[in-house]
Amino acid sequence: MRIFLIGFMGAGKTHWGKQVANRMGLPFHDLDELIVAQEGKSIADIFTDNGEEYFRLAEKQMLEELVEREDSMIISCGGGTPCFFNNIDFMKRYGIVVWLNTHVEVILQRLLKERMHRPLLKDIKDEDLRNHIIRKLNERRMYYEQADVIIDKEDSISMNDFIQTVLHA
Ligand SMILES: Nc1ncnc2c1ncn2[C@@H]1O[C@H](COP(=O)(O)OP(=O)(O)OP(=O)(O)O)[C@@H](O)[C@H]1O
Ligand SMILES: O=C(O)C1=C[C@@H](O)[C@@H](O)[C@H](O)C1
Ligand SMILES: [Mg+2]
Repeated sequence: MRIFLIGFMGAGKTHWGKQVANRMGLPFHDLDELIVAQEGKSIADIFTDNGEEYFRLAEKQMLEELVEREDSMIISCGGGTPCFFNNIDFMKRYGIVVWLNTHVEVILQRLLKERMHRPLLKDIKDEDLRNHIIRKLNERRMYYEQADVIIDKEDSISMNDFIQTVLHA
């Protein structure tokens, strides 16, 4: 079983992916972490040195490589993964896609604390961040909504409920 976690930056994809994989005894992969390891530099540096297009291509290739390599795993995607190329269709074809539909205010509080390594946010002022998240989320919603499973309120759901919701998809 392949489970793909998608959602906005700060939605909790990496946080949940690691824990759910551990509990279910499945291998865990984080697309952002794999790209950082492959390129030998941070996401922020990849964006600066090579540009976003390069990153999106690396992201798509890494996704395809993983799927070819393993048929049972949890993959935490980057925030933009389902929104480029045919990635969302690809993931739905090869596994269960789960959207962490985390509330904007929860995302905002998390991103205010740690957004420097997220290149798409580094130039946004604190006071503009809420509106920026709302705008970007609205642009991306059409991709996220195609998920097989939607988890609302990930900040208050238990691990068991999370896993049961995914398994009953
Ligand atoms: N359910 C949760 N409870 C408490 N803290 C959380 C929860 N989910 C995420 N966090 C914290 O919020 C921050 C952002 O979460 P995380 O890194 O998992 O987001 P992400 O969806 O992987 O974002 P990105 O798309 O930028 O990789 C982290 O510091 C993480 O520890
Ligand atoms: O939402 C996005 O487009 C991104 C989210 C992060 O996970 C990284 O993949 C990168 O910072 C881009
Ligand atoms: Mg992440």
